[in-house]
Parts: sequence; C-alpha cells; structure tokens
Amino acid sequence: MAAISRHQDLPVILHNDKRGLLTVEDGRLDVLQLSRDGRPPKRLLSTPIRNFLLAKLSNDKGKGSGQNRRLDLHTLGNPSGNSTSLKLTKLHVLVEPINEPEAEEWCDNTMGLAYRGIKRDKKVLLLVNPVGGKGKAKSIVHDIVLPILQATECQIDLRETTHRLHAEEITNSIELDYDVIATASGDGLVYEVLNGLASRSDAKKALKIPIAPIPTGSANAVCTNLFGVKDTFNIPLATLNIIKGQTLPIDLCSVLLLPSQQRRFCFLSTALGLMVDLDIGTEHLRWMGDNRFLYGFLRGIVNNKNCKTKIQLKVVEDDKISMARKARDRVKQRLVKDDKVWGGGTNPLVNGMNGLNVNGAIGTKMSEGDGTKTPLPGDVHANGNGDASAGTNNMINEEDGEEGEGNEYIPDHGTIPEAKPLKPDSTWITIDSSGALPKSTLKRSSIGSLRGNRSSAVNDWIDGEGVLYFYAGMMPWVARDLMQWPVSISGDGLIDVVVQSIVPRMMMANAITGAEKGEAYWLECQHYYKVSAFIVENLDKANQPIFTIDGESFPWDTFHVEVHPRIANLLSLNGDFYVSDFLRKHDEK
Ligand SMILES: Nc1ncnc2c1ncn2[C@@H]1O[C@H](COP(=O)(O)OP(=O)(O)OP(=O)(O)O)[C@@H](O)[C@H]1O
Repeated sequence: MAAISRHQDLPVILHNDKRGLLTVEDGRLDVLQLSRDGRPPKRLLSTPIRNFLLAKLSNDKGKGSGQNRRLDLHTLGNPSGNSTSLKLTKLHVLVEPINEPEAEEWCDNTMGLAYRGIKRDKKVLLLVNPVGGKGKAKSIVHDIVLPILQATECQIDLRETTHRLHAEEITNSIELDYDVIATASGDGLVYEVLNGLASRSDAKKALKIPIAPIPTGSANAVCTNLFGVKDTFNIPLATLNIIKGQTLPIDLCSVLLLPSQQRRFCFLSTALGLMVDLDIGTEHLRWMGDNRFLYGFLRGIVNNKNCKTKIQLKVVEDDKISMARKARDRVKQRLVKDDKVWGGGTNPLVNGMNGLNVNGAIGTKMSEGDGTKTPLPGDVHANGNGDASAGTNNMINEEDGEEGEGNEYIPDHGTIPEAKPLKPDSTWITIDSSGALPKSTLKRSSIGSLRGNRSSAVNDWIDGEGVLYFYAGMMPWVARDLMQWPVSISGDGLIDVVVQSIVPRMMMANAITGAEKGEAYWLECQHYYKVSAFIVENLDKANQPIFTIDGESFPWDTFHVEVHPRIANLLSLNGDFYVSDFLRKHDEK
C-alpha cells in the first residue's frame, strides 16, 4: 500500500490529440493537457481519488493511431466541489506503446488507491420498490444508480418488488453469494431485508451481507444517519456507498409481540403515542415527502393526548451529561483518525468499537494493537433475562483473519435464538402513565434512587406524568428534522429510549426549534435512558390499538424487546454514522 501513495504520472494522448498527463497526488487524480510553449498545463479534470471508479486499459486500438491503446477513466466528479453535485464522468485517453507497461502499473496502483482494500467486482442485489416515497425509484435507478454501478466492475442483480413484504421473501431465500444488498426505497425496505435475513436458519451468516440504502422513500432515516441531513437524498453518494462503503456493524432488536408470540426484528425504532399518529396517521400524505412528519407532529401537539402505558426498562445509563460526554469523546477519537477511515483504511470493527462496552458489559476481552481495542468473540452479553450468551456478536470478520493468536474463533452461522418473554427484576424501572395527574401535584418517584448522586441534568420520571410519546431508537436521526437520539452509538448493544412527558402545548411547540440538532435532548420533560431491554404494556387497547416497529404498524397489546449486538451490517463511507454537530460540541450542553 505504501508504494501506491507516491506521486505518479502517466503520459497520454488526449481526445483532442494533444499531449496529456495523468497525475495522482495528495488524494486527487488530475488529467492535465500539456502545452508546447512552456505555459503551465491546463487541468481538464480533477477528482478526489475516493470518488474514482475505474481505470481500465482496453484491448481496442485508438482511432487513427496505430498501436495506441485506449484507457478508460470513470469517476464521480464534483464540478462545484461539494458532494451534492456528484456526477458520473467518463473519459478516455490513448496510451502509446512505449508507455504501455507503465500504464498497466498506473492502472493497478490507481485502482488500489481508489479502493484501498474494498472489493472491486462486488455482486450487488439491487431491490427497487416502485411505489416507495414519491414513486420515482425506477427512473432514479435507471437514470442515476445503474449508470454509476455499470461504470465499475460490479455485477448487478436488479429485482423490482411487486408487493408488501416482497423484499423479506426475497432475502429469506436468496443464495448468500452477494457482497451487498442495496435497497432503492425508504426505511421500510431495509426493515424487510433485515427481517428476511434474520429469520433464516443461517441468519448469522446472512446478516453479514451489508445493506446499502438508496434514498427513494419518504423519510430515509438510515440515509440521514449515514450521509447527514444535507446529503440524505444524495443518490450518487448513496451509490458510491454501494461501491466503496465499509462494513458498519449495527445492533438488531428482537421485538416479541404478546399474546401472538410473533417476533419481528427492529433496526431503527419502536414508537408509541404521538410518534405513531405522526407516521401512520399521515400515510395518505406521501406526496408531501418528509414534510408529512412535521405536519403529523404539529397535529399531535394540538391533541396533546396521554398514551396510557406501563413501561419497564432495564436501564444501563440515564445521566444525560455522562451519556453526551461518552458519545462526544468517542467522536473526538474517531475524528483524529478520520483520514485513515475513508475507503477502508482501517478496520471498522476496531474503529467502531473503540472505547465502547458492548451492551454496557464491563470486562470484555480486549486485544491491544495500535491503541484501539477489539472485543473478541466469546465476550459475554447479558440479555434481558439476565442470561449470558457467548459469541453471538459476530465481532470478528474471519475473512480478515483478525483473530488474536490463541483465540480459536469458530464462526457461528446459525439461527438467532428464539425470543422469550423477559423477566424484569427489581433493578428495572417502571413508568406508568395510567393515572396522569395535573402537573402541580406531581412528586418525585423512587426511581430517582437508581442514579445515585450526580450533578447532571434532571432526567427523573415523576409519578403522575402523562406520556405524549415513547420512542426507542438505535441511530441518532429518525428523520431529517428530528435527531431524537443524539447520543446513540452504532453497535453499542444499547437502545436509546425517550419518554416525552405531557407538557403545555406551547412548550412542546417550542421544542420543535432545534429538534433537528438534538437540542430536545436537554429538555427536562424528555426523559432519556440507555437500556438493554424493555417491556411495554398497553393500558388502553380500545383507543390506542397500534404501535410501530421501524415505521411499520402492529397491533399493540404487550411487547418485549431485547438487543442482539452488532449482528447486522450496513455500508458506510466513513465506517460509522455521520457525525452530528451535537457530537462535535465539547461544552456540557
Ligand atoms: N410493488 C409494491 N406495491 C405495493 N407496496 C410495495 C411494493 N413494493 C414494496 N412495497 C411496500 O412499500 C412500503 C413502503 O416502502 P418504504 O418504507 O421503503 O418507503 P417509504 O415508506 O416511502 O419510505 P420511509 O420508510 O423512509 O418513510 C413497504 O411496506 C413495502 O413493503
């Protein structure tokens, strides 16, 4: 790898028969037109090497130039210098026979530098939902996605979904020889793909295939978490992620529905109360794109309805200041290494786990290397029943040969254990909103004692509060305009839970300002917990019949949720979720 980072030039003949030079230096590839009179060269193309897709010497001979060979160059150019204007650029030049050996080496080295260990001839399963979002997935895929993928060496297996749950059926039965599963739709298709893979008898192996979303749905929260608010709907960038993304391990939750005993897998959120009305109650407004969620939110505030529920939480942490500090410290460490992260420079498994305890477990086995720590398979993960399950985390990529010496890693490619009802003990906390009282009569609950003494922001539930909504999430953003879980960390084995208590309408309306920046996190009326398991009961089935898992609705009676740490994978261009401004801050709030 050291050899390819040096300055490299290749003399070529340009399309206009003028002499040119291809140069790779400082992370950029430039196509220069040379002048005969000593004037500085003219830059015809300049592209970051990380956007570069293909350098290929063809067997075709160039037009009118005897033995010259054609060299094709494909890249995602950004003429205005920002990622929002990425555009597929294809050009070709000619290589004279005398430069042929050098050209072969230049292509190899340039491709090595552009891909940095990422597989080049990926086999991609591309699932397209023609009715997701504004219904434009098909044309977007044909006009933008396919040309970019076809400009690389990827093989594409495109399948259109024809009905609800079709993506789940497909991924439940596919051969596991794909390198990536791409979904052109919204979060719903990602949810179906994960459920299809997770319910297989070889689920653990199947879930190793990473998922790369193409944002043609309404909200596309996964894309916000991967690319940031501005680039949520950036189709070329999401396509580049299929080609060059690094594996980002994520947690999945088992959601066990009672009394049906049905189990669904959740990767993004479970919601009750206002957040259900906001999503499901605005389905008819799909034409509004993601504005429909803001409309639904405002409507919910006007109603200000108490969601009657009993919530039991296995809390691992609830000190807001400490949770924010940990998430920010982790980002600080990551940003220092960022130059190495893009394009596969470092092992995302090592990187993502730096400074983390999976599922709050202390004493995980760590291997010391370059100062980072890698949890090893066999680490104990306590589930919601208090049982310990070993080696379910898929933390080692056995293809990479990451095992430490003496640690015999036996890959576990089997099924995900059956979900059983959880058994809360006295350490769990309970929130019951069945008897909401007027605000003036509220008193502190005994649950405050769990947190010991601390000088942090107030986060205690008070008996008698009403619940406007309950929202449990696994990634910071749930939509572009709502960063509901700003301190959520990918693959930490924990679920971030928000219980929003009922407050006067004006106070809630004001909370909308800054919601996209995660500022609501600091509100006293927004209780925030990191939990490893929870149970939620419906105390008013007639008036609140449904809850949602990843935006899909289910009948709500009682449901039990537990985490499977780092069992599934996404692709991400930087090996992690997008770093929010909230996490870049270093003050306490
Ligand atoms: N051909 C089809 N006809 C009808 N429904 C389909 C078809 N293909 C897929 N679906 C369903 O469309 C639903 C919506 O998909 P998805 O959630 O991905 O998009 P979205 O709702 O627009 O975006 P988001 O979830 O980001 O808001 C899914 O439940 C999926 O099962």
